[in-house]
Amino acid sequence: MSSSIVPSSSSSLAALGWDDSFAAELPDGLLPARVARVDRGAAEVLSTEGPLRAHYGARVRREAAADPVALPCVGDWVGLRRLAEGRFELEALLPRRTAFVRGGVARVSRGGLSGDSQGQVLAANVDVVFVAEPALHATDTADLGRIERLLALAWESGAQPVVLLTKADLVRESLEFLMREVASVAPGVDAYAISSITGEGVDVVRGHLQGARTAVVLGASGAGKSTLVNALAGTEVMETQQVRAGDGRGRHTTVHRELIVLAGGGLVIDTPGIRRIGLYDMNEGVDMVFADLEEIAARCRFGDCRHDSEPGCAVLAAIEDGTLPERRLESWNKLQREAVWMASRSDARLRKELQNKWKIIHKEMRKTGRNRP
Ligand SMILES: Nc1nc2c(ncn2[C@@H]2O[C@H](COP(=O)(O)OP(=O)(O)OP(=O)(O)O)[C@@H](O)[C@H]2O)c(=O)[nH]1
Ligand SMILES: [Zn+2]
Repeated sequence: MSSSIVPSSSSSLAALGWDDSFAAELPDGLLPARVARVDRGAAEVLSTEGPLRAHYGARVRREAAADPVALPCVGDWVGLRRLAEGRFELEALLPRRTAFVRGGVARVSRGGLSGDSQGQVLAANVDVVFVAEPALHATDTADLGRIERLLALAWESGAQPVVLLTKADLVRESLEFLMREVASVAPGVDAYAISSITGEGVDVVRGHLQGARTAVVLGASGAGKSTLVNALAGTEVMETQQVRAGDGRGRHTTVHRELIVLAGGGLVIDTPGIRRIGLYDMNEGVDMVFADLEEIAARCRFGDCRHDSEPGCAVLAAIEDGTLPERRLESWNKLQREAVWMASRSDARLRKELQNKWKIIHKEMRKTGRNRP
């Protein structure tokens, strides 16, 4: 760790998730800080000196121009250089432990990020991914297919997934049945029924954040993500979400912090990008993310071209002439295989269990004529 850090500050850094292995990556003379929010060319960070605003240094700008994955994002640990007049420059981006990447199948390897260089990192250094799916929503019980898709995204990030069946207060007898179903699609993954309204299970969630772990909550709109984060945060944190960010010239702006430090320990990353992850399903996601490749593929001679060895394949031609990185086609193939596999799994299970499920839903709905989520 840099010698500029006074010992009494290390505890507050630890509360942000800082540890020895991050410290080992920090270049000498730089101040460690964690990115709470980014905007064009600068980051709001949390450090032992409180919230700061730091502009990207030349090296960070150069590397990000070559590969957008090298752009700082919320959750990143960075090294700051102190400039004159109390200003700070973001000089080093420390290797990421985990990363949520949009626009490619990027995996985290021991040496940091590897994989698709076209990606955009949505969140970094997430330890726990809470996959939130309501026990009961307006027209149906928990969507097991969605849980599977979100689990796939969680595993992809490198973080540890935990399934939360939210709004458990809305179901009674069928809870046990639902939890068995959830367990069947989430082998080896902890799964809990929780209610942010009654508080049931919220302590278990809190337990997963001990040791200043960083979490994201994935789930569809209305899954209860905000309510859960508020329950975890308590009232105090609503104030601390407002960062007083100074740019060193006496101008101050109040910004919404996307890295939330919870009063009871642990952190939650909540950004619009992370929220949207739960919205589209995997097939749509593949199309959206590979729009450029689809455009090229539209020029293939055969409509059902597999871009393997077909004559007149525009995709292979684009790889040949260097306009399309080969890695991008590999990622595309991989994601399509995953999507097909998941769809087939969901369909098979759905056919088998739909009948049983609807029996239970109807029974439940007759019984509970109360508030719908
Ligand atoms: N009964 C019950 N309702 C809940 C619970 N948690 C959340 N809700 C309700 O569900 C609705 C949606 O909750 P939110 O927390 O806003 O959901 P969200 O996932 O943040 O939704 P987006 O902001 O659209 O992504 C709200 O009306 C909540 O009051 C719960 O544990 N039990
Ligand atoms: Zn082709």
